[in-house]
Amino acid sequence: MSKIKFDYSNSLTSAHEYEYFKPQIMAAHELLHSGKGQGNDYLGWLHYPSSYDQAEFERIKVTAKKINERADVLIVIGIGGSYLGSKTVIDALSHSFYNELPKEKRKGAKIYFAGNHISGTYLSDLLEIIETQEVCLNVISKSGTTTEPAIAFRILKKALEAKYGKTEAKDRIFATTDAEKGALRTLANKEGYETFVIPANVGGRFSVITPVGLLPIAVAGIDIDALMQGVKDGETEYSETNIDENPCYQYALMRNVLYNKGKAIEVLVNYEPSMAFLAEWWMQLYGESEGKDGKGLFPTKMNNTTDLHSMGQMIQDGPRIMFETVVRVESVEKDLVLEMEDQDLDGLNYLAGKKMSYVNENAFKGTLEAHVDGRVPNLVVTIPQKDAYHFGKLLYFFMKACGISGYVLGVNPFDQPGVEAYKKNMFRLLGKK
Ligand SMILES: O=P(O)(O)OC[C@H]1O[C@H](O)[C@H](O)[C@@H](O)[C@@H]1O
Repeated sequence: MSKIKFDYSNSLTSAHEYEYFKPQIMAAHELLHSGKGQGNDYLGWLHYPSSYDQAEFERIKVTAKKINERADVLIVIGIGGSYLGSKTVIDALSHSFYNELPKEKRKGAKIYFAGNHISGTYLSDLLEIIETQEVCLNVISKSGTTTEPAIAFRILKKALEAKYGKTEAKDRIFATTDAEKGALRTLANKEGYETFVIPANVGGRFSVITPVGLLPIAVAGIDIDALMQGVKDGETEYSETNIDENPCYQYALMRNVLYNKGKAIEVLVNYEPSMAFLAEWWMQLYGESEGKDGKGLFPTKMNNTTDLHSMGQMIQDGPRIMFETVVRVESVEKDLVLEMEDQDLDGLNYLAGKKMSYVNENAFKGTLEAHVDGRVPNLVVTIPQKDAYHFGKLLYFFMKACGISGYVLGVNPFDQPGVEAYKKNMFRLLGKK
């Protein structure tokens, strides 16, 4: 199995800046691994890959099979960390039109997401879509009290009970929540739903490698054994204390070098539409972990080459406050060759015989060169191929780098007190007692 590579040769930084941050990375490593840093009650993710409940993991696979026998559609209800990770992996590793494929070509049930906003239109449309299909629900909430998934679950549960009756509906609902606490745990116990556990010491944004992510991912027919092997190898590889040998720590280091040079924005860039949602997961991971005490890089994204035709101008010539981190896939799984045409009206004959991946690769190279010429530092994370193993490793790469980077920044990377502010106001306006 090959490794994830990190290239900072276009970071527009000097060797002494890299060297300067090495002791700080090591101090962060000590804090994280000794469990003595801030937020240390949320470090369950760190050694989760080598310590997770094997029996529960096996039950996830059995349940995924059960869901696929019973249902055409699995609706995953959750917000933030309770859906971003599974959607990221399913988008990245499935057919681009997975839900549209006929049943025999799909690896599992169609996957729809709900409860990640408060739109009555979306939920009404979803109810219409599933009317004639067999459905299961996976309701996911660590706290069990989050408004968005709670509203969606209330409505979808009622629809399921109306369709199947209370007894059968119960066998179609799967709850992923805290082992003991919270409204969802109470409800699941009362109704007799099959449940999976989000460990109390794993925060939502680090929970993709727990049943939170694994059950929906397994239902979509993705090999969760391979995924967890990648995560586990990431746990080992990214504990390397020689920073020159640890791409994960190098990424954490370069983010801090660039932040300290005055960069305010990090743009996560991809060149494959299936990788677009990775940025959404990554934005929660870094945004909630680092945006504190008036500090932190603002995480945002570019889906290329699409966004080069909208935001490209801003990156090339706008304020020099950003840097880019490109996530590159070395070998693509499917490709097409451009053919020669008699009349070269679109002027593309010079590319005859060339693959689309070749064109895309050169778009990446040309963009990187242009942006670096425009004084936008570029970091490049390369995964050899887009499969469950390497994706698992990539998830752990970003999680570990986040913990390290947050400690170097001097914040508690594992809490999110600021998220409560809007909720308080919303509840006051809604008249919640
Ligand atoms: O899983 P839940 O408890 O429903 O939480 C879902 C999400 O909402 C919260 O407001 C937090 O900011 C997130 O970190 C969390 O992932």
